[in-house]
Amino acid sequence: MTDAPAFGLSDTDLAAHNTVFASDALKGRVAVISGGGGGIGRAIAWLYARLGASVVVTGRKPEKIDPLIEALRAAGHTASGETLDIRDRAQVDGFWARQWADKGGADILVNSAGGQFPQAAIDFSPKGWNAVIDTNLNGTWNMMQAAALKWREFEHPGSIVNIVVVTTHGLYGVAHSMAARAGVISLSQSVAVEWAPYNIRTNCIAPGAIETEGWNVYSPAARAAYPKTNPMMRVGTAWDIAEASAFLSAASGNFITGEVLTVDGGGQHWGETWTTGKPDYFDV
Ligand SMILES: CCCCC/C=C/C(=O)SCCNC(=O)CCNC(=O)[C@H](O)C(C)(C)COP(=O)(O)OP(=O)(O)OC[C@H]1O[C@@H](n2cnc3c(N)ncnc32)[C@H](O)[C@@H]1OP(=O)(O)O
Ligand SMILES: NC(=O)C1=CN([C@@H]2O[C@H](COP(=O)(O)OP(=O)(O)OC[C@H]3O[C@@H](n4cnc5c(N)ncnc54)[C@H](OP(=O)(O)O)[C@@H]3O)[C@@H](O)[C@H]2O)C=CC1
Repeated sequence: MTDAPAFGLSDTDLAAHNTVFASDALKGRVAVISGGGGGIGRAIAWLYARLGASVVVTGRKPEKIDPLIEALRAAGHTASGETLDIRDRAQVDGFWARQWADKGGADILVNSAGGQFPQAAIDFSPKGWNAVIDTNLNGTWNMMQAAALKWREFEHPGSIVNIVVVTTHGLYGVAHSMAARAGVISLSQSVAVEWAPYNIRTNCIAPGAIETEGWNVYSPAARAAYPKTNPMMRVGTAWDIAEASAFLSAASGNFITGEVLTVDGGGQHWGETWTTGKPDYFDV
């Protein structure tokens, strides 16, 4: 069991956390969760499995995925894992081909794979910029299009949830990621229309500060400021995002597409967030 992470909820927490959803809300559905070994993806995997879904967890590092699959199965859930780099289109296509040829297809895709490093934009190297754009924009698109092609081919309905970032106000120090996530939001809104005839829904969730192991890339000073990035004056949990995602993936979301559900404690209406620490210039 991947217990006691430095930040966020453990498998033990996620196996028992209260949920507002009925235990059969996702019964019989197959859900693919990219980045499912990370903090938010893992919470989504646990919640969806507990609601009756068969979950397929993907990510680059087997050491993050394997213990999760073991823990889910030990709790009586149906789960499998695959190593998959979302930036590699051939890998992505191969994964979706196998999923439909041998593993019963899929009903739901949640794209939780993503991330960035904090750095002043003026100092981005071409390689660093490309790594973040390739992961968050191209990688998400690879998964979206590959899933949709299968849903169209098999005339099967599908639902996509993309985990992005709040882009309606400043999140400074991660401009590369903001550019990529704004792209994903716009893309999701466009294909929500184009793919409606195929019965494919596409939505985004924009989390605020959610305590997960992904926070390791931020300095203690930056992390200490995160509770003050919203008027509720606290950070959220991966479970908050998992329940929002279940709302969009389950029948509760049947008439929702092209939406961005912001789960940030009101942070988008509040102020500014610096992932690199606030420069003295702005401290007036
Ligand atoms: C109020 C809200 C606050 C919170 C906001 C958001 C929070 C989160 O999103 S937390 C959870 C997200 N999780 C992560 O961000 C995970 C950590 N990040 C990454 O894994 C990477 O940043 C990645 C997403 C870009 C991964 O790509 P990958 O290609 O695997 O990355 P490399 O490590 O090989 O680096 C490639 C290239 O990128 C530049 N670079 C990477 N890290 C840094 C850094 N810390 N500082 C400066 N530049 C960096 C660099 O150019 C790397 O190339 P090399 O120099 O040759 O290594
Ligand atoms: N936590 C927060 O405060 C916030 C998070 N978000 C976003 O939510 C999403 C999930 O974040 P969170 O769970 O906190 O972060 P984590 O870092 O815990 O999880 C992200 C996961 O993405 C996977 N991943 C990264 N790159 C790739 C890739 N190329 N191919 C496949 N998988 C990849 C990683 O797995 P592996 O290393 O195995 O590849 C990792 O487990 C991210 O997009 C994040 O930026 C947005 C706003 C706030």
